[in-house]
Amino acid sequence: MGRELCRAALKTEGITLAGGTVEPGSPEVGTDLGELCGAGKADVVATEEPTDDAGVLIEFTTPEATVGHLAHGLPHVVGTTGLSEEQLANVEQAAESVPIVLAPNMSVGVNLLREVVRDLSAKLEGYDIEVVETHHRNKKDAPSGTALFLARAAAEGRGERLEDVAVYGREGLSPREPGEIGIHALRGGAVVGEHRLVFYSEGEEVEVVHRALSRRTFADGALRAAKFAAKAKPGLYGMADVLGA
Ligand SMILES: NC(=O)C1=CN([C@@H]2O[C@H](COP(=O)(O)OP(=O)(O)OC[C@H]3O[C@@H](n4cnc5c(N)ncnc54)[C@H](OP(=O)(O)O)[C@@H]3O)[C@@H](O)[C@H]2O)C=CC1
Ligand SMILES: O=C(O)C1=N[C@H](C(=O)O)C[C@H](O)C1
Repeated sequence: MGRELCRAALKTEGITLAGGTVEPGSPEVGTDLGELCGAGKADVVATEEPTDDAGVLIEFTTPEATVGHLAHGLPHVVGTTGLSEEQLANVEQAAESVPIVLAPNMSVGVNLLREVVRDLSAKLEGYDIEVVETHHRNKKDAPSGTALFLARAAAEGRGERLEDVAVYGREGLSPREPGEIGIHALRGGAVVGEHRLVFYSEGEEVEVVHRALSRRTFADGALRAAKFAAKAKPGLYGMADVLGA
């Protein structure tokens, strides 16, 4: 995502690329970011820590790096997924003094789908809900942040907490309980990101699907969120705030 974001930032009006990080100790420290992302020389180099000269820090790294970068006190767009409860609490605390947009999926479509899912879940009373996500073989966290985001919307539609109804994967000899929300992760090849929610009754099956066709869609969403964060008051925001949805 770092490379995708660099390419998008270098081409987007109203955005200036101020810096970019690589993992500490990486051989890419000091490399020109434009050359690193295949866009030609940009005269900005990769560093181990974010520059404090930036107006906004956009984060697609690891949960540990994300929490570490909060110390810079910059307006922050966090796309990193797989954060623990404790790491999320760190983000919430930082948002008391700076604006932070936290979104497991920066695409317009997924964020609009959230409302559709909540509504369907409320109206398709008693239907069995299953969430299936598919990603490329290099994705580290499972299930995806987006699967959890959409599953949480489905639980909310029924007045439930996801923690109380989620079943991750299935194995063994227990039949499906009423009200469960099943969550399943597939990993393979170069799939950018697919999220499927299926609502089953005995007589019908209703499916909603989002397919990201390019990682550029996440980068464009993150830049839109950065423009929002640059002007926002301290607080924790989501993509719905950015999109005005
Ligand atoms: N919200 C959204 O829309 C999206 C979210 N994501 C999420 O973004 C995250 C990153 O995804 P992806 O780019 O595919 O993952 P990668 O593993 O390919 O990239 C992670 C990047 O973080 C850098 N990094 C790791 N540790 C540090 C550190 N301590 N300091 C600075 N930089 C560090 C790595 O640097 P190096 O290059 O040196 O290894 C690498 O460039 C994941 O959590 C993913 O789920 C992904 C797509 C969309
Ligand atoms: O790691 C990825 O690739 C993606 N991660 C995000 C997630 O965990 O939901 C968003 C997107 O699906 C791509």
